[in-house]
Amino acid sequence: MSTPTPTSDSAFDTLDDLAPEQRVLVRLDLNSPIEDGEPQDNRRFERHAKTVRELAEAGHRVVLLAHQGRPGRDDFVSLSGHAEILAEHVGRDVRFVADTYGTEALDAIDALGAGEILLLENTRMCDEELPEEDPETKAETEFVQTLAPRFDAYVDDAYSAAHRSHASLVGFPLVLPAYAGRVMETEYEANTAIAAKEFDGRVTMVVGGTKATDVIDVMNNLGDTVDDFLLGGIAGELFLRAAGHPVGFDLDPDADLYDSQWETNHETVEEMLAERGEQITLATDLAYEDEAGERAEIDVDEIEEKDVSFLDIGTDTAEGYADVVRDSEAVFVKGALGVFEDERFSVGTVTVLEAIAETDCFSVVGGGDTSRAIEMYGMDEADFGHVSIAGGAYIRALTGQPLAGVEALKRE
Ligand SMILES: Nc1ncnc2c1ncn2[C@@H]1O[C@H](COP(=O)(O)OP(=O)(O)O)[C@@H](O)[C@H]1O
Ligand SMILES: O=C(OP(=O)(O)O)[C@H](O)COP(=O)(O)O
Repeated sequence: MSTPTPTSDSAFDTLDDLAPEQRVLVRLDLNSPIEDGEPQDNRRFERHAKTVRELAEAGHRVVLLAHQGRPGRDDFVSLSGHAEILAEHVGRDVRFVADTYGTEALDAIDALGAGEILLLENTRMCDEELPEEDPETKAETEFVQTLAPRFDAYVDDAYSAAHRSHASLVGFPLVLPAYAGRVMETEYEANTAIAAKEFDGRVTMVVGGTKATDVIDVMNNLGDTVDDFLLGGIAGELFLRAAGHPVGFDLDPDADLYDSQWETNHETVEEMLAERGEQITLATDLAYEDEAGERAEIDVDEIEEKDVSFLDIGTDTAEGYADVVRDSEAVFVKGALGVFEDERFSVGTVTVLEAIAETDCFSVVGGGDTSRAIEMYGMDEADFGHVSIAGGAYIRALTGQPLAGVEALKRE
């Protein structure tokens, strides 16, 4: 395992460039799963806590902005619970005010002492936050114009929300000196490494999960960089279907996992297999649940009827993929190889992740769901180069699209 580290010629000004004793406005991404109205602890808290602690320990006045959910959805809640979880990770008090830029918020900001931390209310409760608009328009909003004069500096740590051109992400860098937080730096370096770094040895990309269009876009963008794409999940089955196997169909008429994705993507998938099939490795065996409720496996060549749902790659395929990983200089993961949440169907995902963990390679594991498998199956995050906390932003990075929040932050 080799760890991607921020380079000294960073694209951004960083916390190393920040003057002492500043009043800093810091954008985090604490967007979390919500259960019974309460945020659930996850990697985002732990990661951002390091940036927040560093700023507080240096004696800055630290005011935090973050969002949760989307208006109209059940996960659109106040950030009061987030402040408590964050405080545990930072090891310091995190005050909370249920206001973002009204009088209560401004009074709380003004009352803050050196080294103290305050979290403001969910930015998406402000009307001006959400519509996707250009940075100049966002910089002129009352939200940005009211808060900015209270601060000396803006720190953006929210890489995983940087694909959104929202006021708290793209407005402040135009009106305040702007710096990348530690999470922003590390995520940016790791997630652009596949395009930016030169690798002498084999570069492998493990792709799976449920979203075939994302997988196809990633494979098309990285076709000249990656030597081997190892496929699994729903996306892998659609490739097997294009190769003529009777898999990758919705068997339950109410399910919508395969057929609509097939309609949208099958011509592209067929072309990819015809034009660069040698780069693409498909499963040679698959796993399903038998009548006794046990995991059963079958060779892909022996599947004659479309009468079972496959939930994982088979053990032989998993071991073959692990061998490729062990022979790689760099491995990137996007999407799970099976329904790993059910232990019976975790073999593919876990075998490949364990191979990455034990191999001395540059590795990035991304996607909110896939990276959850690391703690679920007792693997040590430190054995991976980088475990991304970004979902949509990671995909955009892998498909070569710029991120509005990152562009706004880059040095002129
Ligand atoms: N054969 C399969 N059938 C149904 N779901 C699958 C299958 N293989 C993988 N998955 C599911 O894919 C999910 C991960 O997919 P995705 O959202 O694309 O990735 P990520 O969240 O890592 O970006 C996992 O929760 C897993 O259960
Ligand atoms: O969690 C997030 O994105 P992700 O689910 O793609 O990782 C970000 O906080 C962005 O949230 P949004 O997709 O509601 O704009």
